[in-house]
Amino acid sequence: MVKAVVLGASGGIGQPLSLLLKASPTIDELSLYDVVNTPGVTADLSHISSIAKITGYLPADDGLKKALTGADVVVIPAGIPRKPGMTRDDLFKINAGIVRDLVKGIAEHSPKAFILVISNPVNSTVPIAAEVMKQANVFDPKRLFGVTTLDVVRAETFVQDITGEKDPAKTVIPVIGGHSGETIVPLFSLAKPSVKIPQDKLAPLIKRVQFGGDEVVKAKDGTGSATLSMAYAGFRFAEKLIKATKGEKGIVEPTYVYLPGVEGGDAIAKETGVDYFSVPVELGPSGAEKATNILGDISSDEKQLLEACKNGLKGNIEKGIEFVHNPPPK
Ligand SMILES: NC(=O)c1ccc[n+]([C@@H]2O[C@H](COP(=O)([O-])OP(=O)(O)OC[C@H]3O[C@@H](n4cnc5c(N)ncnc54)[C@H](O)[C@@H]3O)[C@@H](O)[C@H]2O)c1
Ligand SMILES: O=C(O)C[C@H](O)C(=O)O
Repeated sequence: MVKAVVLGASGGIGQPLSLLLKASPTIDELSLYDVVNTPGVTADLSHISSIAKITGYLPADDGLKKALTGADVVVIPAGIPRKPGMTRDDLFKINAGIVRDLVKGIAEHSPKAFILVISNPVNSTVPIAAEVMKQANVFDPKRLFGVTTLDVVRAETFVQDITGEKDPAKTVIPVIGGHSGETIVPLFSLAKPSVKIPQDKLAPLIKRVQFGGDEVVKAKDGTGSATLSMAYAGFRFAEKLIKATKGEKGIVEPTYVYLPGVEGGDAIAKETGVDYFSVPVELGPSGAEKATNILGDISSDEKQLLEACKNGLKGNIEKGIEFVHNPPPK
């Protein structure tokens, strides 16, 4: 039996993500939570003739507790999205507190659940989640994931313009680092099967993956950021994790984890100088079972990208940790 929970289920990501989860045969029970509109979203999805039994809650009457009790997987897309001209870090002021409070609920009501953080800025919200779980003495680094799958999905899609490959998802491209601008490091040199990218097309391609989010924010013109592609990406990661926890072997996905708590992660943390980093992680019954160190295999150009990434990430991580220990006055 697998119970999945979506926190922020009525939003732009939350609704299509909940739809995909409701339709997935890997899920037996789905619980939706949001501060608004969950009754309507739940009633609508409840008419779909799939396996998952669905419930939905608002904050009243212990809604968060009811949604989380018995959860195996909790996905968090709660929080505000960007508008043109904003960075993901500009969302910190509001989203940091939202993620902190929701994770406090997880620590209390479903401390063993796998936690998948989508809310931005992911580079900081994942350290926030970790610190909250640590304070409650229930932190298991193998069970906490920053969802960076959209960067992988974009790399697969955008490279197709160059390779002409019919099915973009057949090309596996590791994307490492964090989830914002220059902290996103796509490694086209390690694509499998290998891809031939003309030198003049490589830099624009990398930039497009790093700033793909801006493209959508601009096109949506003040009404939000990526929601549908994110729901696809979030579902893809959640479903792979669920399959791995059910015993399927060989599932490896890039995800932003607390490296010192994952096998193989210490060496990567030493090499990068940061404790939180997205790398291809082998998923299994206990969650993040092994971090793969591919840093030794990357090209010299990619090493330069990595330097910019590390510098950006450090500040984002520290900001998240600091927020939990010294919260700003209300
Ligand atoms: N990780 C990624 O790759 C990625 C991709 C796209 C968007 N995002 C981020 O995901 C977040 C959500 O984006 P969106 O477009 O769905 O926004 P949205 O505004 O459409 O939806 C957010 C939802 O969160 C709900 N919410 C707010 N506070 C809450 C709380 N305390 N408890 C429960 N629910 C709460 C809102 O009511 C709303 O329904 C943003 O922070 C965005 O930047 C991340
Ligand atoms: O760009 C954003 O703000 C949303 C998301 O992080 C994305 O990459 O699309």
